[in-house]
Amino acid sequence: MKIKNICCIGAGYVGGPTMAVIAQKCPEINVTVVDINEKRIAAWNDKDVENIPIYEPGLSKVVDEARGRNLFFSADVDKAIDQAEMIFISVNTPTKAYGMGKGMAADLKFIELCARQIARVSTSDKIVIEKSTLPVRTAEALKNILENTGNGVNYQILSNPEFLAEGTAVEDLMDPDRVLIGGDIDTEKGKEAVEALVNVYAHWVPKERILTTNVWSSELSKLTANAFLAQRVSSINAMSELCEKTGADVNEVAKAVGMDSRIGSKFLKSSVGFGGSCFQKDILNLVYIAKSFGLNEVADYWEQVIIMNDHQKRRFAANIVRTLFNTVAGKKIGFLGWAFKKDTNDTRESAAIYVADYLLNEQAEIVVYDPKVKEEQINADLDYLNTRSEKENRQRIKAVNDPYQVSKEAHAVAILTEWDEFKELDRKRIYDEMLKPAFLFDGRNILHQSSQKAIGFKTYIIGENCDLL
Ligand SMILES: NC(=O)c1ccc[n+]([C@@H]2O[C@H](COP(=O)([O-])OP(=O)(O)OC[C@H]3O[C@@H](n4cnc5c(N)ncnc54)[C@H](O)[C@@H]3O)[C@@H](O)[C@H]2O)c1
Ligand SMILES: O=c1ccn([C@@H]2O[C@H](COP(=O)(O)OP(=O)(O)O[C@H]3O[C@H](CO)[C@@H](O)[C@H](O)[C@H]3O)[C@@H](O)[C@H]2O)c(=O)[nH]1
Repeated sequence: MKIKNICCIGAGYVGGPTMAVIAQKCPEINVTVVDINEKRIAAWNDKDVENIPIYEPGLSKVVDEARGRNLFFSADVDKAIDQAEMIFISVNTPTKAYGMGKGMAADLKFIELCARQIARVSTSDKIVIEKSTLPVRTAEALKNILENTGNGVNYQILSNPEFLAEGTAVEDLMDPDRVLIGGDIDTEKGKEAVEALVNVYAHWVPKERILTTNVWSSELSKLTANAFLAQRVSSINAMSELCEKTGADVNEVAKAVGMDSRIGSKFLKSSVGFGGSCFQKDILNLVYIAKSFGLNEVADYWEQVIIMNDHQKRRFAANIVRTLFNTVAGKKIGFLGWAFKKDTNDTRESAAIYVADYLLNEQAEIVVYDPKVKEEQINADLDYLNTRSEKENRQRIKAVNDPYQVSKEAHAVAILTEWDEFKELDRKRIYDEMLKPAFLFDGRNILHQSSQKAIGFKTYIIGENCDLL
């Protein structure tokens, strides 16, 4: 089957970059990305390609090449669905904030709305692809909705989870470790649909890296991959606390452990805690699924990854308070970084939000510099927690455009995101502008204890033994 028109529902961090790369690599296919958020669509269509709503290294170049040629962004969802032979569903699947499964299960209301819209609008056969991360067996529910419309349209449902990481999305999409496609490989129609999607990716991904499985394996593999990755971060973070007590250095431990080829060196960087829209949400979802099958030990095992992560964020914040003579009330604390990792403007579940919330409870005054995050977003992140009034949040936290403003008369500076530019800052200048003793808290392990000491800082680096503890 030759695909001529692709529609993607959801123009977010996944839908936007993924479709831009498909369009760039498959010039003969028209790719239309649709969203109900008209403001987001307008930003994707902004004349100045640097204003697209998502910051990812290399993305504006890809969009610039394909946009208007075979890549389109539109708010006319019905039209794009009707015209496409292949529809990706790439909408958000946040943790449920109400009702049964509140705080754990994935909220599938956006997915269901998409399925109902596809069922209502379609007049020709469609391949419907789960691009969003979904609980195992969601395809069954989609099938039920789509196949009960009685309008004679045939649907094939595939699972094609996305493994890109933010900050390296374009790189990951261009050169993925693997592309996973789950489909109904026991039927002719199912095989045809899988083949059609394989052919799209085969434009640039070597065939041996395109893995086909049954739908349930594909759905569950995505949750499993994220659980394993997050588990590594929690594992090294657990060791970071032990390192601080014993004189071991977490970087050295990570290196020594990672050189074992069975363990591998990636994802062993100790930090103030993992953030991002996926890890916590997907593990909670996994825990919920395990519990719903009565697998309590399995659920408890994975939940520990989240418990450890919450502990890591909290202990970083508590350590700041303890070190600053047990009070930060009225004290200026400078934050370098707010995004959940470098090279992205995404702040969802960023550790910085929780550290700030803790310090604001202690009545600190926080000043933030992040090269890609605006004050508006910082305010929205804190307001969302609902810990205090919006007015109080506005009074106590400010964003600045110059990293050196963060240190001006600050009692402490904390590094919350590992932006490369933070490594290049003039530390002597920062030190000179701070109140003394000048405390520096490195939550990303990017500094070296000895060189900070030489300047005069009192430094805490996560996972390193230091005189502040
Ligand atoms: N962000 C990542 O790095 C990443 C990576 C892999 C997988 N995922 C998964 O991909 C999915 C999407 O994540 P995201 O980060 O792109 O989310 P996002 O919030 O950035 O984007 C989702 C978009 O879907 C739109 N939307 C919701 N319902 C809609 C509807 N009925 N019709 C049209 N548009 C609708 C929203 O307006 C929003 O713009 C999630 O399931 C996530 O877990 C995310
Ligand atoms: O050694 C490490 C690696 C990561 N992190 C932190 O972990 C979080 C997540 O980082 P990363 O996984 O690089 O970014 P995401 O964009 O959240 O990507 C994850 O989540 C996506 C959404 O499901 C998946 O597609 C990706 O494969 C998976 O890596 C960030 O806060 C990082 O700072 C660490 O603290 N130490």
